[in-house]
Amino acid sequence: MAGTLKNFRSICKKIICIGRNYSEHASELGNTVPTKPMIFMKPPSAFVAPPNEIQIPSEWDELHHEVELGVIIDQQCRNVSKEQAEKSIGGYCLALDMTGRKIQDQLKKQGHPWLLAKGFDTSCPCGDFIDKNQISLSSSVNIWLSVNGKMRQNGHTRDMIFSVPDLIAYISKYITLEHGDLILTGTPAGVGAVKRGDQIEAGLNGDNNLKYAMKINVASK
Ligand SMILES: O=C([O-])CC(=O)C(=O)O
Ligand SMILES: [Mg+2]
Repeated sequence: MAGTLKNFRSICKKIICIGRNYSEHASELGNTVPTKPMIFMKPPSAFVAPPNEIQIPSEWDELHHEVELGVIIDQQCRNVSKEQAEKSIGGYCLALDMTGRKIQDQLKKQGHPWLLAKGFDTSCPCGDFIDKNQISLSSSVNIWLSVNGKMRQNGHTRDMIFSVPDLIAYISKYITLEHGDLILTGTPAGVGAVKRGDQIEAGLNGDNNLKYAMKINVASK
């Protein structure tokens, strides 16, 4: 089964995202720090991978970048303990949660779902599959993102409020996680705007000399 996870983008049925999982990021947007994981979704049609580009929907002028650690599920899990949750992980990826922040702010005020702000086509750029053996959950992964060569985000997964096993155990109480599903684990501080024509570079550094980086452009039109 594990081999097919290399193609997680084509087998993924759901992308489940965690919001406000780093307290510095919750504070920078004026949100309170959650006492339970806050979850929302993107449709799999949101995937994009370089050399394809991020497309800003035509009536918007910018997007916000959010760099995140993606967790890819191998074994189906439902109502699992934290220990079982660890066994259900098949791998990881570098993921971006591209966000129409102005739309999200309007939707929040209206008490409406965030789907448009978070789930438009190309809102989920992802890097390649990283095998689970390359990242140990007891270590911290550095995730970073730069725009046009300037560092914007540089965080560490040790600062997550809810750990990866906590998140899987929580989600699986309500939603069955299946082979190929992707969890975006939330973004560290430093989110900001990108415009048409900007160049994003993002990366992930782990123990065992794991270094992964990807470049993806925002389309100029
Ligand atoms: O800031 C938001 O929109 C919530 C979110 O996705 C995150 O914290 O990663
Ligand atoms: Mg996010």
